[in-house]
Amino acid sequence: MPQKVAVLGTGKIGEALLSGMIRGGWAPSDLLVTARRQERAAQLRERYGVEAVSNAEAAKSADTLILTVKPQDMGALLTELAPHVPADRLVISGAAGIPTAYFEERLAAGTPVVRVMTNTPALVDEAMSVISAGTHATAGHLAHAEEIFGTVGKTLRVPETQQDAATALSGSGPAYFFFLVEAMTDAGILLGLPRDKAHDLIVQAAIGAAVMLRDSGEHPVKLRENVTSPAGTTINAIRELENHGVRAAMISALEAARDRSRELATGNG
Ligand SMILES: NC(=O)C1=CN([C@@H]2O[C@H](COP(=O)(O)OP(=O)(O)OC[C@H]3O[C@@H](n4cnc5c(N)ncnc54)[C@H](O)[C@@H]3O)[C@@H](O)[C@H]2O)C=CC1
Ligand SMILES: O=C(O)[C@@H]1CCC=N1
Repeated sequence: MPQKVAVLGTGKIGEALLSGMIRGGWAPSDLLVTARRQERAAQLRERYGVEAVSNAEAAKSADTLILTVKPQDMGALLTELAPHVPADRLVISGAAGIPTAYFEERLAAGTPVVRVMTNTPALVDEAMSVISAGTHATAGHLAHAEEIFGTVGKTLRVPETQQDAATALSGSGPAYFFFLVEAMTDAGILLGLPRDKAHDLIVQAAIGAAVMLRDSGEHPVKLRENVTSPAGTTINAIRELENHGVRAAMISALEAARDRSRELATGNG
């Protein structure tokens, strides 16, 4: 019999995963969703042909529960779920910060828990989903999580001690690139380009650079040096980036994101 998978708290990440699983060949009849609002449940039913049920029903009838609520909502969800989750269910958390121990303490003894930090490129099947096992999760549970998250992009296993760092780099990572594109588009406006053209130029530069980073086999320093001609334009821009401490700012920014992930560990916000 096929495994039934339920997505609990189907917001942006939950829906991205749900749609990826269906694109990846999961039958909607093997999937369940839960949502806080009735209108949202109806929307998900209509869009994906999946059944929307209560959290308690999902816990009873699905083999795998994927919890995609905000970290601050996880405590309340677990209080609601705990009496209904048999210890043979696989519980996958998609929440930032919250350790597997948090779930293990609140669910039946021995419940396998897997922690996953994905990112929004799941919407275009280019996610990176970083996966760690809790105390009772087996190789089979990790493989099942990889099968699910593999429908929306790449997966990487790390020890749970690296999850807060992975959240800072990868979970939040797309936002930094969007922020850079926004800033570079503004620069284009300053230089007199129409916004739509500036946008297209920067987005294509980003795509080209991303494909080179992935496929060329070259170190990023070498790729940057190849663009940087003696007495040319690029080195003048690089000097300004260094003068403004952009490298140090990136390091501090990611450290702040890592620290926030650690703070979220309590689920109290
Ligand atoms: N947005 C992002 O880029 C990423 C988010 N995450 C994590 O994914 C999780 C979800 O984030 P988003 O999808 O952005 O948030 P979201 O707010 O879009 O989705 C969360 C959903 O959970 C629902 N919900 C809350 N409590 C519920 C309950 N008791 N029963 C049923 N539904 C309930 C909310 O109504 C909402 O629709 C968070 O824990 C976040 O840390 C992970 C990676 C990236
Ligand atoms: O900002 C956040 O807390 C979530 C987790 C990673 C990306 N977005």
